Amino acid sequence: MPFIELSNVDLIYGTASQDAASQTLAVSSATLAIEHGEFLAIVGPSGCGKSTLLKLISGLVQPSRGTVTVDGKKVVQPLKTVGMAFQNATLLPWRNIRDNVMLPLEIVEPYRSRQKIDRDKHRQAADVLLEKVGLAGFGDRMPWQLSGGMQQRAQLCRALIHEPSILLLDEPFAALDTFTREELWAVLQDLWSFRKCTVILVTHELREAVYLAQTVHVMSARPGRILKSSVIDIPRPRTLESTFEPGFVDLVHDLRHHIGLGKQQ
Ligand SMILES: Nc1ncnc2c1ncn2[C@@H]1O[C@H](COP(=O)(O)OP(=O)(O)OP(=O)(O)O)[C@@H](O)[C@H]1O
Repeated sequence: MPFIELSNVDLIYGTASQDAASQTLAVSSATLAIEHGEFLAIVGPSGCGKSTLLKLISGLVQPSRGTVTVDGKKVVQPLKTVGMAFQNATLLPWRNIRDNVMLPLEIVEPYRSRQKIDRDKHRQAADVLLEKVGLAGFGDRMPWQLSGGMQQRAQLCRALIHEPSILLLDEPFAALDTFTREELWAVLQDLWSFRKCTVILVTHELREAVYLAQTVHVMSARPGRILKSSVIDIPRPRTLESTFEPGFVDLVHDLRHHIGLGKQQ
């Protein structure tokens, strides 16, 4: 049985009491099977329902039709086993980087009840992650003392500190310049091979999707359906050099072609 499964999922925003014109069918008949530890990317035109798919998997919204299951259980409320990172790092400006990373441990059980007893252990776990993303020695700095790329690295640590089984990434690098963004692809690839959680990445950057994912799913224009799923069999670890190889470029072109087809439908 897949770890995460979406079966014929529709999501309509707006309440049933509203007239049809005020409702939005964001996702239509989405069917997806995701294995434990898989890294997948979701691409598609703007507004096609990519973020909505993440909200459905995390339990932030419930399907209007069909079912979402995680680890064999139907998702009926927000899951605690999820870590999330978005386009803006949203670090708390009054906390240093280490304390920002440790924030989920103050909220999510069983860490929350043990935070006083395990304080040193939690600090150590935060420092291990910070080192992993190239921020060793920056734990005591304040967010404003770090560049945008460094803040995004810290955000990835915060998303992983409570050892979630699912990491949801919604355009996490979109606000960064190309060079910083490409550096962070390598950081994320390393983090994934270190933690082996299931990662779902929403991105507009097709090179990013092909560099990072094992499978890339293309969604159609709204209402979003899964149009095509491409297995990316480029060997790992992938490097920036891989992105210039003909096989890589062909995969990117093929994805772009299918997004174009999806827009026309
Ligand atoms: N809370 C909401 N209430 C009503 N409509 C919404 C809500 N959230 C999203 N939508 C609509 O649902 C559709 C899908 O939105 P979603 O954010 O999932 O798309 P997306 O593919 O992630 O977009 P983008 O690529 O631009 O970030 C859009 O038409 C959007 O306007």
